Amino acid sequence: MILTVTPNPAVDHTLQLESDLVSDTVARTDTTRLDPGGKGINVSEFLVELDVETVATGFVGGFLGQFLREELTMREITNDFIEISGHTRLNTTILAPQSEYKINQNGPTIADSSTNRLIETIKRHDPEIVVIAGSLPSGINPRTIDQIAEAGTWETVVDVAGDVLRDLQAEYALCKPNRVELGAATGGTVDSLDDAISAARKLRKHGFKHVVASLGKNGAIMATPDAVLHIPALDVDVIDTVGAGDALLSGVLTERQQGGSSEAALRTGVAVASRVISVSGTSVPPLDDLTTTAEEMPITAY
Ligand SMILES: O=P(O)(O)OC[C@@]1(O)O[C@H](CO)[C@@H](O)[C@@H]1O
Repeated sequence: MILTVTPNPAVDHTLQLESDLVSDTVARTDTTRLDPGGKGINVSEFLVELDVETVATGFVGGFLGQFLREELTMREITNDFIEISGHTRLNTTILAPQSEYKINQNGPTIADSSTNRLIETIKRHDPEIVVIAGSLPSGINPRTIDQIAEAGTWETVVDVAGDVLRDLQAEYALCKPNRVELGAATGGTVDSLDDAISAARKLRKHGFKHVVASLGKNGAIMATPDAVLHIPALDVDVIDTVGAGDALLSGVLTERQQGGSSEAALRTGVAVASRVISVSGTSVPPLDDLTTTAEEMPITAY
């Protein structure tokens, strides 16, 4: 079973506008949606659609926390959150014809006692893989992530900010930075595929057995103990990119869980991400009949 930890969950509010935002002018819309969000929670939602057993946990509080729990339960996503006294945040995405805006709140502060309860909750579910994903709210730091990784025999996968990746010290099965995070984690900028490949190799040496990096229009790479695999992005109509990285990770984990090769994992990841960017917000599209053949998705090994 794959357990996801979202230290800083969110309710995602997505608003679609018919014209671009103009300052000092009221924008109006009827097209809005509210979804449970936060990177680990999205991974659990995609895993359920991919028929993989998962439990979502993390810290929630207040009326948005209540909404998040109820909505996940309604969507049949098994969840076991730690209730905190602060409030779960509301993150906003504005989709205008020419632009995509994303505003994320910082979120509540987490007490040490809640962190201890989180570790107890993870142990109780006895997962094979623990995925820790998203920003760290105040009270949670890289040492907390290391503590979770070292608290059991599970494999730990992280999708956290570049500076957090840099400070982690435990052993990790996989990390999933994006292009910017890859640069921040390795102390440089990543402008080209070559930069991304050497940064991913560096990160492997830092204690991440596999590195899966989403590179936007340049597709994705996966650094393994044997090679760095690159796959170009699929040609799809993009509605918005929110959740694309979570989708990539879900596809990769699904294939790994089923014993697939690294090539198959990367192909499934890119196929799931391509589906997700063609729907609005963090809604979950059907994930059957994914395009994953070698002809349609060529891989180059470096
Ligand atoms: O502020 P964080 O934790 O870095 O990211 C949170 C978030 O932007 O990530 C998800 C998309 O990946 C959204 O569901 C959510 O709003």
